[in-house]
Amino acid sequence: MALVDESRKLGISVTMDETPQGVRAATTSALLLGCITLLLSLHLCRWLRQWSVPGVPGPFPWPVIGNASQLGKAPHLSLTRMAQKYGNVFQIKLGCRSVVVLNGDSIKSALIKQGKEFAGRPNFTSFQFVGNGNSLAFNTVTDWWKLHRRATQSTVRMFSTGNPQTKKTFEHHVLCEVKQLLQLFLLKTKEQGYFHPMTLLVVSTANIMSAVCFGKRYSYDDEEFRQVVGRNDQFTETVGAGSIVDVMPWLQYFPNPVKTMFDNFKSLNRDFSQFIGEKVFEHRKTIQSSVIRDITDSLILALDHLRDKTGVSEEKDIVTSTVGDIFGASQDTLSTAQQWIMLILVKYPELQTRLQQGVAKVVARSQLPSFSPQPQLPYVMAFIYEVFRFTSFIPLTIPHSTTADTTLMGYAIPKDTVIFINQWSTNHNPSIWHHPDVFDPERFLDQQGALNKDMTSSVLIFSQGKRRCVGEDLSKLQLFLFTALLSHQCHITANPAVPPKLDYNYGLTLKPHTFFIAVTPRGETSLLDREVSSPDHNEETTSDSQTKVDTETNEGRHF
Ligand code: HEM
Repeated sequence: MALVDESRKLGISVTMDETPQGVRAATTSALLLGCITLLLSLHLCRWLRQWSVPGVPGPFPWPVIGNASQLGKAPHLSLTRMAQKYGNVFQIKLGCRSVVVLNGDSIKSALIKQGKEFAGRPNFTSFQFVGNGNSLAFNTVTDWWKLHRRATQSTVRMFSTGNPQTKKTFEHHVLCEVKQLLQLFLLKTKEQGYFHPMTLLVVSTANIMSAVCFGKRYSYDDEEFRQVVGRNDQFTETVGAGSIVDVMPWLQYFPNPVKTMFDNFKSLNRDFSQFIGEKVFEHRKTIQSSVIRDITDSLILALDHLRDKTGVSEEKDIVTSTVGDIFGASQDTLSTAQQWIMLILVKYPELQTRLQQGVAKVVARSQLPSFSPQPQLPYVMAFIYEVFRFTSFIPLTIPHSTTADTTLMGYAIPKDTVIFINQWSTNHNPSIWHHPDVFDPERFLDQQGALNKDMTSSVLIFSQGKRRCVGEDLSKLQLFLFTALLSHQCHITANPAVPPKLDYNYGLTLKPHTFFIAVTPRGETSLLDREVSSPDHNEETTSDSQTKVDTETNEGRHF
C-alpha cells in the first residue's frame, strides 16, 4: 500500500490487485519467475561447464559473447595482460568457443615437445572458404595433410634456397623487382613529393612470387592483378585469431557489419581461387614432366603423383589451393614486413644512417648488393630480426587446435580445443629481452659485432613445430636483399608535417596505418636502370628457373 501511495505521490502509475485471488496470482507469478531463473542459471552453469576447459584459469565469460569484448582493438596486448594475471596458460571464451591461450614458455612446450597434439586447426567458418576448403594452411592434420605439407615445403625450398643454383635464380627475381620498385619510389617522389608505399610494395612482392610460382610478372598498372593482390587487409582481418565470425558464426545469417565483411571475404577468396585456377589450367595444358618451369609445374607433378598413390578425391583441386597458399601467404606477409621496415627507417633516421654506412663499407658504389655479402652485413640482419621482434607483425599464429586429449604445464586439455599462440608475448617478455619496448637492433649482435644466434632464435614470428612457416628461409633472404638495396641506393624521409607513428590495424598480420614518405637517390642511380643478367642467360622470360625434378622425391636440379 505504502508503495502505491508513494507512487501516486510521485505520479508513477502502479496498479496492484489486492484481492485474495490477486495475491495467489502474484505468488504463482513469483514462483514461476523463480523457477525460470533457476532453470536459466542451471542451463548457464551447464553451458559454461560444457564449453570450458576444467581447471584452466581465466577471466569470467559473459553469456553469448564470452570474453570477446575484453579483447579490444589489439587482442595480443589484452591476452598478454591476461597472462600476467592468470599465467602462461589460460582460457577465454569467445562466443560459445573455449580457447586456451598459450604465452611465453608454454608455446615451446606445446609446439615442440607435444608438436603432434597441438598441430591441428579448428573447424572455423572462415577457414572453409580459403582455397575452396582445400587449403594446406587452414586445414587440420591428417595422413594426407602430412604428405601434402612435405611436398609443399620441398617445392618452396627447391625454388628459393634449396641449392646455390636455385638461390641464384631467386636472387635474380628479387633483384629485378626491387630495382624496379626503387625506380618507382624515386619517380613517385618526383611527381608527388610524399607518397604511401603500400600498393607498390604489394605489387612488387606479388611479382617476385608470381615469377617463382607462374614464371610471369605483371605491370604495376595491371588492374586485374592489383584487384587480386590488393585485398590483403580484408583477408587477414577475417582469419586472424579472435575473428568475430569464427566465434559467433550465427552473425553471418542476418544483415550486420560482420556479415558484410564476411561476404567480402568470401568474394575475395572466390576471385583469388579463380585467378590461381586459371594459371594452373594453363600450366596443365603445356606441362612437360622433364622440364619444370616454376612452382606450379612442380606442384602439379608432385601432388598429382601423391593423389594417385593415396587415392585422394579427384574433385579436390589441391594444386590450385596449394599454389594459392604459397602465393597468398608470401605476398601478404612480405609486403607487410617491408612496410614496417620503411616505417621504422623513417621513425629512427639514425638507424637508417647506420644501415647505409654498414652496407657502403661492404658493397662498393659500382656494384649492387646481392645475397653473397649477407654474412658480412650482420647489422642488416640484426635490424630485420628487431623489426620481427619489435613489431611482432604476426602477433598470434593462425589458430591451432588439439588433435588428442593432452596435458600442458599440468593442465588437462581435451581434444579439439581451440589454441591461440601469442607470439607477441614471447617477443616482449622482459625476462628474455632487455627493455623489450625499445627498438634496438644491437641486441642481436655479440661483442665482436657478429649475429648472436641465441638471440635471433629467441624471436618468434614464423611459429614453431609442425606448423612452422614453410617460407621462413625465403623470407629472410628476400628481406635482406630488399633492405640492403634500399640502404645502398636510397634515402627515405617522412613528411616533417606528419611525424611517423607506429599505429596499426589488427588482423592475422598487423598492418601499419597509412604513412607518407619521400625517397631520394644516394648518388648515381644508373645501376638501377641496368639489366640484371639472368643466371641462365635467358632474358626474355622469367622461366629461367627451369628445373629437372624427380617427382618421387620432389628433389630438383637446375640446368
Ligand atoms: C616474413 C614473412 C613471413 C612470416 C612472418 C610468416 C609467418 C607465418 C606464420 C606465423 C604461420 C602460421 C604458423 C602456425 O599456424 O603456427 C605461417 C604459415 C605458413 N606460411 Fe608463412 N610467413 C612468412 C612468409 C611466408 C612465405 C614467403 C611463404 C611461402 C613461400 C609462406 C607460406 C606459409 C604457409 C604455406 C603456411 C602454412 C603452414 C601450415 O599450416 O602448415 N609464408 N607463416
